[in-house]
Amino acid sequence: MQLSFTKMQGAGNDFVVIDATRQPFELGPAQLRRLGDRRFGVGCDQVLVVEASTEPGIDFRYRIFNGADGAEVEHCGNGARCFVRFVRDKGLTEKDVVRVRTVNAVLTLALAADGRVRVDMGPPVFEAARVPYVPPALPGDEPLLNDVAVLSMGNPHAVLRVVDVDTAPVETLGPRIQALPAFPQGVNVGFVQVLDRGHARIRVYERGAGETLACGTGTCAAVVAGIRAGWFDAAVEVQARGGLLRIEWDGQGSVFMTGPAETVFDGVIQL
Ligand SMILES: N[C@@H](CCC[C@H](N)C(=O)O)C(=O)O
Repeated sequence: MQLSFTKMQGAGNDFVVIDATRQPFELGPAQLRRLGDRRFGVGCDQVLVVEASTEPGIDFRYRIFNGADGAEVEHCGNGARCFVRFVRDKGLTEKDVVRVRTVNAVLTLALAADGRVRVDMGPPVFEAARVPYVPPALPGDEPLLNDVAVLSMGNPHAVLRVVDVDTAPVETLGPRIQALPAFPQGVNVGFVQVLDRGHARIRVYERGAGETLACGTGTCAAVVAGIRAGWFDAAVEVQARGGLLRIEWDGQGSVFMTGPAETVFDGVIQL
């Protein structure tokens, strides 16, 4: 089959975006992995699918698949920013603010005049069963989880504070934490370096993708964990390797994320 797509990126987290309002979406895991493959396909961290919605008050349905394993996941923050840029640029809506349904939430995405996008990422979830997370029976039973904050931003996250993200063992500790039985659906592992109460640096080893240049939900999770731990004020600028994200959280409701979203190119691939 011939598939039209758009390659996009948000802070260096890159996507293949498929308009399934104009062509049926019928790709299986092998085809999704091929799209994600940087040598044999297009190459991306995630595949994003834009579907029409008939639900009142919901403009589109937003589906996300990890590029390395083809698995469908619940949330992608950088992808959410690219989503609204895509539906505007392709003429699928004239709205500056769209509401989209993911597999487990409704998100509000707002395009700003400067081209950046502000996303209402929804509230964080700390209840272990809803992450899902099975904590060690006794503190210290699993040394890898000492000093790790666990929460959900719609998808599961583990957050560690490090002295310097450049020397943090992201490539070795990330996959080890990710594979722990404590995370029955896997986990995204964030390494955050606190610079001051309003600034941080981050690297994230993502579930189903490995280390990416930025992870929107991972950055939100790190800031939420840091606010709860007393490291940060309510608004934090976080430098990822691929770009800068601003995260705001008042300690109770939704987390808000602002950052860039850009189109790289349009293409067609034979699958
Ligand atoms: N890059 C994303 C997160 C994508 C999903 C994640 N790998 C998972 O499996 O939960 C972001 O910007 O949030």
